[in-house]
Amino acid sequence: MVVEKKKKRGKSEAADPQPRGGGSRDHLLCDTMWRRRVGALLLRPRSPLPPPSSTLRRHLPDHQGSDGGNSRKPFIAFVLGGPGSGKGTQCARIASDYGFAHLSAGDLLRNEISSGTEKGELILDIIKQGKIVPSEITVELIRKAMESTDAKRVLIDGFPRCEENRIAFERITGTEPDLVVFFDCPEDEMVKRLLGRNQGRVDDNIETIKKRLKVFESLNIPVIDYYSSRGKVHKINATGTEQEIFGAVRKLFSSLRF
Ligand SMILES: Nc1ncnc2c1ncn2[C@@H]1O[C@H](COP(=O)(O)OP(=O)(O)O)[C@@H](O)[C@H]1O
Ligand SMILES: Nc1ccn([C@H]2C[C@H](O)[C@@H](COP(=O)(O)OP(=O)(O)O)O2)c(=O)n1
Ligand SMILES: [Mg+2]
Repeated sequence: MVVEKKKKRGKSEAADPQPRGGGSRDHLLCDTMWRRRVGALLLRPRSPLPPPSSTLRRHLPDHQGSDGGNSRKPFIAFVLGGPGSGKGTQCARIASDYGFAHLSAGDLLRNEISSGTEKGELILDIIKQGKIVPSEITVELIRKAMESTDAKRVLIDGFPRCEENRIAFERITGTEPDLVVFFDCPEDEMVKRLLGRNQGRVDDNIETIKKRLKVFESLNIPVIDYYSSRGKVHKINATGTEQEIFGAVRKLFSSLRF
């Protein structure tokens, strides 16, 4: 299924995950520019990737294992949608009804902020500006979270946010999602929900919300288009009550063979 692009989105912009242009489009930058700006932190020599641990080996594609199938990779669903589209709300319900582990990229990043490290300060600064955290940081957090769960079904909520996220995930974990769920919601509804979220988040203010919506259009839609072209995207209309939306979610998840 190919995801229809909204009329107002220019074709060339959607196809260009790394928009070119001057400083006025600074809010659209993905992690490449940030890596330059925070070089001291990110350019520390990285140790070569270790061989996959036995847990991570479960995530390698087509790995059958030698223990009667127990080491097979889990079923992975990426859950995407604009800010405020209801990803977190629906993921909580899916996790509880279908036995998925719920890994929220945003929550993992916010936990890192709470730890008060230098990396946490960098993440906070980026999130306040509505931008995307460098992929090395986010993928590493997700990889660790995946390693520490034994769940056979995993929801990865709010990731990948841009092509660099996607490519880094595939490179580091050696796997791809089995399914991509896209919660499709009009912007005015997302803004209304975010302004009413009331969770004390530093990015739930109108200035940051506007930037996040632009980042979503420019950097996240190309990821959805990529997975659409590979037949992995299931689009769900994210308007209506939580219960109505979960009705559509249930239809999808009940039809899956894990
Ligand atoms: N269908 C819905 N109708 C109205 N409000 C909703 C709906 N789904 C979620 N919300 C509320 O909207 C806000 C954003 O939802 P959330 O699940 O955090 O979205 P996301 O994770 O995509 O940003 C929350 O306050 C949530 O309670
Ligand atoms: N893959 C990700 C996920 C989130 N982030 C950052 C940037 C996002 O605006 C914030 C908040 O993400 P989160 O998924 O919690 O936000 P929403 O649920 O869409 O409102 O975290 C990121 O940089 N990379
Ligand atoms: Mg969320």
